[in-house]
Amino acid sequence: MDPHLELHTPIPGFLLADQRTESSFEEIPIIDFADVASTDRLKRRDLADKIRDACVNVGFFYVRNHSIPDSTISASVSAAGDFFALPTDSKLELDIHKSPNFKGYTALLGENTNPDGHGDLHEGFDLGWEEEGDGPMAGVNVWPEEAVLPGFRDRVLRYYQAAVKLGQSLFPLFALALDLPEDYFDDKTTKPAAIMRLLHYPPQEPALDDDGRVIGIGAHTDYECFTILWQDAAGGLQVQNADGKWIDAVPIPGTFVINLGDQFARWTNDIFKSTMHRVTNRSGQERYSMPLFFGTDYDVLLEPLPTCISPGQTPKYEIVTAGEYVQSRLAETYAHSEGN
Ligand SMILES: O=C(O)CCC(=O)C(=O)O
Ligand SMILES: [Fe+2]
Repeated sequence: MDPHLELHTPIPGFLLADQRTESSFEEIPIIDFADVASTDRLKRRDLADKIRDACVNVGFFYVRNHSIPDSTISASVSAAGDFFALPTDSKLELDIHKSPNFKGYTALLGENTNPDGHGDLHEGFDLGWEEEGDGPMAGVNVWPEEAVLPGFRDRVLRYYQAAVKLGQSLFPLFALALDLPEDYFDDKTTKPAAIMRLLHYPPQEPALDDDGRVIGIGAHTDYECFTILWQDAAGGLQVQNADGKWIDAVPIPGTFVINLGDQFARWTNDIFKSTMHRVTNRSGQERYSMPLFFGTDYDVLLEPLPTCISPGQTPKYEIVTAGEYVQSRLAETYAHSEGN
């Protein structure tokens, strides 16, 4: 067998950690996904190596040649535009605070992602997998009346389903990148938590200062395993490198931005980076984005993966389930505005 294809020995925590360079990134890598479904294992291995490099050193990468048609994306973006153009009262009928499971509308300044901030200058609409159940985050979505926004639900759900499929195709690559069997995450992602947001950032004019008190979305890390983000051409997303410098994640047409979240950082004992990021919309135009936060099944324990910890090494984080972790982070995020 080609040694390149072999899995590493069972204690490769050191090996994975060795992949890290001490240099701080200045650029976000672009990875071509043309080979994502290739039957040639060498090609997938090559793709996984690039992903590993991005995950260990940056925590962010762009995906080019993904499989989601432009028409599916633009239909969802225009649905988002239609929704945010509704009168505030109609949007507030779907207020996220009325929802037991964090679904629906968040008004401008209704969130404060960075506790040091003074509210986020974006409004949002949250949805998730439409399935009945009794898990901690189960429940149906809330939607505007079909007569008010014809086709909204269909357009948004079509994009959501396509993005979930892209997310599912990533887990085998993350497994390879972590020196685990490709199917390692299969039984941990049978009902993956996948929360999507439509986001609208009005332009900040005049440009607010750089102290980050009121910006589009305050500096934060994401909660889940990874995020698949579509952003429009307005720009304004920035990613913090290890020296504390903010690097622009400039919009690149035809790509998605993928970034790792805290579940993966916990699961890999910080070998995969959950990188701080923020948005300030100084473009003078409306900005729209659609992040989809991809987690594992809610009952999965976030204990260090076998290749990410050496015998005797203490995990950096308290071990909780993925569901408990995400729910506590969501509760913190919305607590400040509850009852408003
Ligand atoms: O709008 C963006 O580009 C990023 C949004 C984001 O970071 C988030 O919702 O967690
Ligand atoms: Fe984020």
